Amino acid sequence: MTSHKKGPVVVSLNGIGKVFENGTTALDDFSLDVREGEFVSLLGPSGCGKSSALRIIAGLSDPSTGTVSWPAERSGQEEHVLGFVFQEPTLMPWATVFANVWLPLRLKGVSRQAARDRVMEALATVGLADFAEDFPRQLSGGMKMRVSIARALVTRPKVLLMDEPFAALDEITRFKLNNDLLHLQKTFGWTVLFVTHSVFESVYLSSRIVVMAARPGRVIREMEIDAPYPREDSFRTSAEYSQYCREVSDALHGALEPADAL
Ligand SMILES: Nc1ncnc2c1ncn2[C@@H]1O[C@H](COP(=O)(O)OP(=O)(O)OP(=O)(O)O)[C@@H](O)[C@H]1O
Repeated sequence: MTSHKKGPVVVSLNGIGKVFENGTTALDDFSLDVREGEFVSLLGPSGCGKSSALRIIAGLSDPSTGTVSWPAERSGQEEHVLGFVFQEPTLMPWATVFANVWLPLRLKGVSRQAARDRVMEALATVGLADFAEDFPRQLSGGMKMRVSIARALVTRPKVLLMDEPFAALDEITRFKLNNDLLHLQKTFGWTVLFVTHSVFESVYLSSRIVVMAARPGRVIREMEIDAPYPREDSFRTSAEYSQYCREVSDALHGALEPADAL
């Protein structure tokens, strides 16, 4: 039995295949329903199609076969608003923190003045309200990633797609941002789809982990992480956490081929 409440399906992937022009099959028959409020991680070795799946959900890439549907939108309830956070913060170095976070609104034609409250709100959300007039070069790696998250938040998304957002950060910063992310998810009721290589990170954050294998990219196992939220640092040192990490690690190693271990 799971303690996590099951909401309605937000996005549904049905039989997704992705074959690139050079013949590489990035995804084969990938199906996944993500429900409102879930924190789902895609976990797998390099090349198993995690980024391809996220890009297809975001509409940045078309599937070769299969469909992506947004049931609530189809029933006319609401438009899905997506936020996308990449591994690199990809900030404009010549622009201030404020201008970087304003960008998505600016692209929609919202003036600096009209955007001001929302940009400052997004910066306050990630703890950077005092850094609005700084430039990216003046910030640490963790702060740059916070700016990148604020830029995704400024459009007030319901669904957040995150592609290894913390992979380049040191462990302490990563743990801190993991906690902040869970706190923000709870506050705003986001649905999160998160790509990671890390068993430990996926268990800490997720309500469900989708374990993938490569060549061709496919789902080999889905696991519910049935530990209650809020999760805090004490969860990291609990027996329950170690047990989940072991199970997920075993599933992942079952997915590795000899070539992945090189
Ligand atoms: N534009 C492209 N053209 C050709 N092949 C591609 C392209 N993009 C990705 N691939 C290939 O598709 C497969 C899946 O790539 P993808 O980036 O989705 O995997 P991933 O699991 O996110 O990997 P990583 O963890 O290393 O980022 C890989 O074999 C990759 O080399």
